[in-house]
Amino acid sequence: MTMRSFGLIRQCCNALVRVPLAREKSPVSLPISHLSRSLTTAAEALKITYDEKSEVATMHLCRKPVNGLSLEFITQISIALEKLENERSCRGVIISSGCDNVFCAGLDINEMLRPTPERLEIFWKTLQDMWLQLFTTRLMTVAAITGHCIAGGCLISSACDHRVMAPNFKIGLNEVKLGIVAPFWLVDSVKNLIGYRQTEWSLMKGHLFSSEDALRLGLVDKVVPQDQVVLQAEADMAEWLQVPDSARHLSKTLMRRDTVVRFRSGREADLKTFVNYIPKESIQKTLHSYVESLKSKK
Ligand SMILES: CCCCCCC/C=C/C(=O)SCCNC(=O)CCNC(=O)[C@H](O)C(C)(C)COP(=O)(O)OP(=O)(O)OC[C@H]1O[C@@H](n2cnc3c(N)ncnc32)[C@H](O)[C@@H]1OP(=O)(O)O
Repeated sequence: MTMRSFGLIRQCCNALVRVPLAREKSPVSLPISHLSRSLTTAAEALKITYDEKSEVATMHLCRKPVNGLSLEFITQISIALEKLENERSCRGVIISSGCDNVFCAGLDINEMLRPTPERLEIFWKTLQDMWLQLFTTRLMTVAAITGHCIAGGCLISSACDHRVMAPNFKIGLNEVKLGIVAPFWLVDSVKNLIGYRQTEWSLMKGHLFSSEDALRLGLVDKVVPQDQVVLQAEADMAEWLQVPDSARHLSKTLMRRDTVVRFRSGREADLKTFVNYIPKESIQKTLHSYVESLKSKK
């Protein structure tokens, strides 16, 4: 297999972090004191390899311990996606995880604890942009879900075109358990997969589906043993790439158009809701208790 690494990640090593507000807008700089905590350095958090023979890249999420989606990490993912989109030979991307038993535990909750208004706004805009990029990319996208896939993790997996999951893990939208509500565009992308009623009740309860239930409902497409997830994702990708790229992408665009139109017209209001809601004292208390409960379960 011919592998090539992309030299993508430089941003977070500098004293100032260049954070794009949106793909088409100029970046803004944040003071380093605003960086969130991480147990892996930015350079280690995202690894991209490219297999020239299959024309498929692998985006390996390695922000330990649980691939919490911090602003810097989301920015890295977004930059990587853009680079891959622009790499003409690249036809597909597999998103996998380097964290034991966790694909992605969702947003890094620290981003929402006592945030500055500036950072909170940039965080949400960057997340919106990253989701839109993934949801609409010309690349064929496959999520290799080797562990739990929760809330923001499900945002990544449900934006992909195909999902392979390991057994005995949890996947879904549990935001209500943190006293918050998933944004409409994330809800829509899950609803597109499992339908209205299953989305409604699971959203209201914060229910996480087992891998097996997720397969039955269509939230994932295959369940295979954990050590075969990536291999299966590669095999499925090869099968998908037998479909001509432009016809596949146009079909995806057609099917996802309503969700994208709704997103574009509602994204400003969604941003306002997020930045006004998160700093509320009652929400801060609930988020704080949730983080404490995660720590105390040990
Ligand atoms: C209008 C408002 C709109 C808001 C919309 C927001 C939309 C999206 C929201 C989200 O994504 S919120 C995040 C939701 N995620 C979760 O609830 C997952 C929480 N984590 C877990 O359930 C477990 O950690 C796990 C993923 C099942 C893994 O369990 P495991 O036993 O393997 O590890 P832990 O010991 O629990 O965790 C290790 C370490 O990591 C910390 N941590 C876990 N998840 C997060 C997280 N999402 N953000 C930040 N930190 C996280 C956990 O506290 C442990 O820390 P230490 O104790 O080691 O310091």
